[in-house]
Amino acid sequence: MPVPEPRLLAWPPAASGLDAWARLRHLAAGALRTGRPLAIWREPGATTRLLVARSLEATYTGLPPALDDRAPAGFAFFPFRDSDHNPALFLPADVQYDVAEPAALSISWAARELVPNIAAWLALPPLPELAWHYSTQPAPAAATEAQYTQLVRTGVAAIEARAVVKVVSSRAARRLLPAGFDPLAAFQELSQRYERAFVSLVSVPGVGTWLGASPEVLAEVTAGGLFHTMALAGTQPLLPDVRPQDAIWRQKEIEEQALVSRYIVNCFKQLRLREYQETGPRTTVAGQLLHLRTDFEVDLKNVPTPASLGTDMLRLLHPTSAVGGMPRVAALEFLRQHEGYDRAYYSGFLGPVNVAAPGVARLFVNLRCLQLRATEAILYAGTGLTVDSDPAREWQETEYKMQTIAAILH
Ligand SMILES: C=C(O[C@@H]1C=C(C(=O)O)C=C[C@H]1O)C(=O)O
Repeated sequence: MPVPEPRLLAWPPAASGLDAWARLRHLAAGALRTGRPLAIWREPGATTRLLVARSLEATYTGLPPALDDRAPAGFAFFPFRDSDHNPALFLPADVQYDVAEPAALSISWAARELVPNIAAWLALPPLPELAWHYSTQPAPAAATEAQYTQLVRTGVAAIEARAVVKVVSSRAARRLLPAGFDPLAAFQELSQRYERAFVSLVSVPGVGTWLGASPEVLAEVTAGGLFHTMALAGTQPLLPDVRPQDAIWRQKEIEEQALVSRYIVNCFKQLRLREYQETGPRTTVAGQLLHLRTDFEVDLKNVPTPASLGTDMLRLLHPTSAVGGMPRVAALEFLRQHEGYDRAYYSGFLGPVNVAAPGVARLFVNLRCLQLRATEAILYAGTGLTVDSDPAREWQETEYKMQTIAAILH
């Protein structure tokens, strides 16, 4: 059955003096005040969009999203591990707004009964403060350098004992929020600082508010009928006098990244897919860091089941060995036993599905992110371990990674 067209809702006269960003703020305020989930994001090379879900209940899916042109339109917000504490969410695209087209809002058929309600919040005077949703879970334990060193040593020992080939250990850190911190202004600053990142701000009642600038595509289906994913791993700081293409990589990083590529190729093999294009590894810039990256592209015209490839790949890929490890099950079990905190939505994935157009999806790994609490931010970062890992370097690498997002806490 065809999905009925969304309807357009004009802004009330009270909003006529608001510019495109003030309208976005006004919409966010209304969604937050009425207890609704929202997502604001800026894809690389695109404009900022906002989506509001009609209700919290409508966002609980329990499943990874389907990536095909007939699947519902919305924003996926998926945890590292699906659990009662960190449920898999999909925010249906009930109210949509694009700062590049500030004249109108688009309201989905499923939310048509809300139109009078939405029209009423739009007519209210703009609020100075936004009431962001906070998680009801306790804040995660923040590892000290000594504790993280121990985790890295345990990881290296597990690799030496051949329990795992690679494992990506991570940690959380807590920072007090600066006075007057404004997540929407921080979102705008991130968008300006990191043009090539996927910048996002997601707020869901009970689940919390997450802000991030991710460099890593998990699964993408383009308007031109291509499936794309990438193997991103290996990290070094971007130095002022070195061009990225001149960066030198140690064997440790080359191997670490090759394992992620191999993991992706194995996913293709499981789907009996042989025709794909592999480009790289090449050095890529992410904020103040360099990574090694290989891109994989599949032309959906050459695939026997093009409609399900994106969905099938997504289910095989997450969590990739760039955030979990290899073999997957053993690495995840290692992390469950030793990591000592709840990653929640860090190293999960997020992004729009069928929002720009039917059949177009862009999902990113939730990295370089923070979770917002009433008075503090929780930062997250991880590092891929191999036999050659040195705890002090791995700690330093998590510091660098956290700096990408910590840069806006001023
Ligand atoms: C785990 C993170 O990053 C991942 C791990 C990397 C590495 O081990 O070098 C590099 C890029 C990401 O795939 C993170 O940013 O927290």
